[in-house]
Amino acid sequence: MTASATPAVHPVELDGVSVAIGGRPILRDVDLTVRTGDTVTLLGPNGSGKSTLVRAVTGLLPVVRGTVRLFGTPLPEFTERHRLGFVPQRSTATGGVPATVREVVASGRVGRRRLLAPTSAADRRAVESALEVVGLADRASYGVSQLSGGQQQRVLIARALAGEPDLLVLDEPTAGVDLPNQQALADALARLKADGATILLVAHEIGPMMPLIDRTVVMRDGRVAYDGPPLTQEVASHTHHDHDHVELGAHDHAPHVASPFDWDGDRR
Ligand SMILES: Nc1ncnc2c1ncn2[C@@H]1O[C@H](COP(=O)(O)OP(=O)(O)OP(=O)(O)O)[C@@H](O)[C@H]1O
Repeated sequence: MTASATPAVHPVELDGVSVAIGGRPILRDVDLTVRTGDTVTLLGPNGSGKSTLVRAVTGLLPVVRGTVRLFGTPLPEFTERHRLGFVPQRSTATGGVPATVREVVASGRVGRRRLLAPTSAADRRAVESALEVVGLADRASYGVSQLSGGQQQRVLIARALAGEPDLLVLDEPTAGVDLPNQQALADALARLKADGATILLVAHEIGPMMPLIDRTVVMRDGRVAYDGPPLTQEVASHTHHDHDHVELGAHDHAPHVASPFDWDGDRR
C-alpha cells in the first residue's frame, strides 16, 4: 500500500462558516477555499456579506459556527500574522491620520519585526520597494491627508505590501478610485502575484484587475451563490446558482434559489 498524499494546505479555508452581527445572521454556512497563488475576487450586491466574509477571514469578526483556517491553522490558533496583509475599506483607515506616507507604509512591517528591535535594512528595503510599486516614492514625506483618495488607497496597499504577505486581503480597493489609480493598483497586485502571493479581493469595479483574476466568488444573502471561472460584474449580475453548475440567463431552475441578482442597487 502506498502512503497517502499529504493533504494540501491552503491559505484560506472556510468550512460551514456562519457569522452573526448583533444576533442577526449575516453569513450562512459558507464554504470557501482559496488556493496558493490564486487571485480570487468576491462580487455581490450591497449587503450580501462580502466585507463580513473578509473580516471573518482576517479575524476581525468571530464566527458563530464553522471553522476558518489560514495556512491550515484554525484562526484562534493562528500566530503567523505577518503572513497576512489586509487593506480595509479606505474610509475606515486613513481619515485624519497625521502621519507621513512613509510612516504609514512602515507600520506594515510591525508584524515582521521583533518587539522593540530597531528598523533593519530589510525593513527599510521593503518599505522603499512598496512605495516604488505603488508609484508613491516621490511622495514618501507627504502627509497622508495631503494626498488624493486614490493615492491614499495606494498608501494602504503599500503598507500591506511592505509586510511581504503570503496572503493579501483587500476590501474594495477600487471604490471611488480613478482609472490611473486603478491601473497602478492592478500593476502592484500583478507584482505581488508574480512573487507567488495569494490574493482575496472584494470589488465592485474589477476594471484593469480583470487579467489577474483566476476565480470569482459571488455572494448573495450571506451565502456563496457562484464559485467558478472569472466573471465580470455585468455577467455576475445575471448569474444563478445551483451549487454544482452556473447558469447565465433569465431563468432560475434551482428550487432553493431566490430571485435573480438585483445588481442595480449595487452601483455607486
Ligand atoms: N457593524 C454592523 N452592525 C450591524 N450590521 C452590520 C454591521 N456590519 C455589517 N452589517 C450588516 O451585514 C450585512 C452584510 O454587510 P457587508 O458589509 O458584509 O456586505 P457587503 O456585501 O460587503 O456590502 P457592500 O458592498 O455594501 O460593502 C448588511 O446587511 C449590513 O447591514
